[in-house]
Amino acid sequence: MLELQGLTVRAGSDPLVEDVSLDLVEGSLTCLIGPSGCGKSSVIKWLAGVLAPELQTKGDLHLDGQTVELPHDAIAYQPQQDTLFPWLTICENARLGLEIRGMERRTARDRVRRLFPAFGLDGHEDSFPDQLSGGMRQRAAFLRTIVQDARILLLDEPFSALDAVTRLQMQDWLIDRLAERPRAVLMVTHDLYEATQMADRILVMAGGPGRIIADIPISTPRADRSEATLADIRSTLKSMLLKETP
Ligand SMILES: Nc1ncnc2c1ncn2[C@@H]1O[C@H](COP(=O)(O)OP(=O)(O)OP(=O)(O)O)[C@@H](O)[C@H]1O
Repeated sequence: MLELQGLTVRAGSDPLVEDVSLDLVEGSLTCLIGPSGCGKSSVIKWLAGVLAPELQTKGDLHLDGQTVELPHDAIAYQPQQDTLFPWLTICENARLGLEIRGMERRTARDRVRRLFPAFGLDGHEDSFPDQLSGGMRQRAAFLRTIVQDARILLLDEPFSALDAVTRLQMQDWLIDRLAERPRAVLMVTHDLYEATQMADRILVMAGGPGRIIADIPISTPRADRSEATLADIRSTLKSMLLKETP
C-alpha cells in the first residue's frame, strides 16, 4: 500500500537518517523502535510532510504504486504531544482538521460528534482539554486523527504521557478501533512490551545515522500473546537495543 524507498535526511553535512526503506500494509500495525535520537520521529515526520524545512531529504514514496507528494490526504499524523488547542472545545479541536480541508462546519461537527461515544468521550463535546483526564485527552487526540478517515496513520509515541494502567487500556482500545476499519499504522514507541503486544511487525532502528537494522514479524495472534510466547522476541529486541544505545 505505502512504500518508502531510500529515505535520507541530512542537516547540512550531518547525516541523520540513511537509506531507510519500509512498506506499510492495510490492516497491519508496524512499530518502529530504536534508541533515543536515532531518527524515528524524523522518518515519521517526513512521511507526514512536516519535517523541518531546513533539513535536506531524499526518498521515494509510492501509494498503491503511484508516486505521491507530501503531505497527502491518505496519511494522518499524530505527534508526540496531544497538541489539542487549550482554547478550543474537544469538538472544535476534533473538527478543525476537517474544516481546514474545506469541509462545511456543520458537516464536520456532525461527523465528529458521531464518534464521541466510541471514543469514550460522550458528553464531553463542549469540554476544554484541561477539563479532561490524560487518557481522555489522548482519546480526543485520536478522535481528531481518526476522523480524517485517512488510510494510513502515523502515531509518534501515542501513549508516552499516560500512566501505566491508562496506557494498557488505551492500547487495547486502539486495537479495537483499528479492527473496526483496517488501516495501515506506523507507530513509534520506546516500550518493548507495547511493541510486542500490539505490532504485527517491528522495525528496529539504530542511530549514527539512523537506519533500519531488523524487520521482525510477529505472527502470534494478539489474543494468544503472553509473557511466555513473547519472551524470546523481547529478549532479542532488548539485546539489539542495548547494543545500539550509546
Ligand atoms: N531540525 C533539526 N536540525 C538538526 N538536527 C535535527 C533536527 N531535528 C532532529 N535533529 C536531530 O536528528 C536526530 C534524530 O532525531 P529524531 O527526533 O528523529 O530521533 P528519535 O529517534 O525520534 O528520538 P526520540 O526517541 O528521543 O524521540 C537527533 O540527533 C536530532 O538531534
